[in-house]
Amino acid sequence: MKANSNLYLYYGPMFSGKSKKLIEVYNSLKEKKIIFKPKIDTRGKNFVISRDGGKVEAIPLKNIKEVYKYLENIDIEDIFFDEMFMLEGDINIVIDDLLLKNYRLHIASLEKNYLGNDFLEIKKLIKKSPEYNRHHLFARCHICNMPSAWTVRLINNHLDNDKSPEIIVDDQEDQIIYESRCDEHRFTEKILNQEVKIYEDSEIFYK
Ligand SMILES: Nc1ncnc2c1ncn2[C@@H]1O[C@H](COP(=O)(O)OP(=O)(O)O)[C@@H](O)[C@H]1O
Ligand SMILES: Cc1cn([C@H]2C[C@H](O)[C@@H](COP(=O)(O)O)O2)c(=O)[nH]c1=O
Repeated sequence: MKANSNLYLYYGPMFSGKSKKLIEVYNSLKEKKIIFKPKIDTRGKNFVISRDGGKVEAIPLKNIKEVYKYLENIDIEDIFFDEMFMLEGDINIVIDDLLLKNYRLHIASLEKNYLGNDFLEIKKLIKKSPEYNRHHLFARCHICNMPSAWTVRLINNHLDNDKSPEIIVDDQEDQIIYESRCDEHRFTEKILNQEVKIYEDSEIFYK
């Protein structure tokens, strides 16, 4: 498979700065751009938001196929997608088609779920982007502050390893929270009364 240099990816665990990067690139372009987010992602309503405070208004989609109606009769060069893994439909078929039509695509997504399993459509996508367009981002482990590549889901402060629904949006339900974890702590239960760390930047990313 030949990599397509019009495909840019920002992927990694939660808190790693994927939305932050997407917003930065979106804001760096003046025109002919459009940005989408999944309708199911109720966090931030109709905005793509980053925990560093950045936000930009986006069009909500349920199924990736809906993208076509927003591209009719409008001169667009750059298409942005946040939280790609949450979109319904044949992600790779639509992305291949958009690339054939010569759009530049900028995609932010988790690559692994809360159990550490790959989102298969995203894994396929990553392989299609050339190495120099692939930004594998890392967060800081919520336990030890070291670079972290995993995300865990905690329900009532216990690790969720019960195969509960793959998608549960992080929209402030108190009993469900997500944390980023390093290799050493990915199976460690939540440490209660831990001193709260302030994370100012997630600029840890490797190609
Ligand atoms: N555990 C953490 N590791 C790294 N950054 C964090 C963490 N917790 C909060 N942050 C903050 O979140 C920002 C990235 O947030 P965001 O763009 O929403 O990431 P993502 O879209 O990958 O979840 C960082 O720049 C930093 O300010
Ligand atoms: C790991 C994991 C996460 N989610 C949800 C939780 C959040 O709403 C988003 C990820 O947001 P972010 O911009 O990367 O911080 O996805 C999920 O539904 N299932 C999972 O396994």
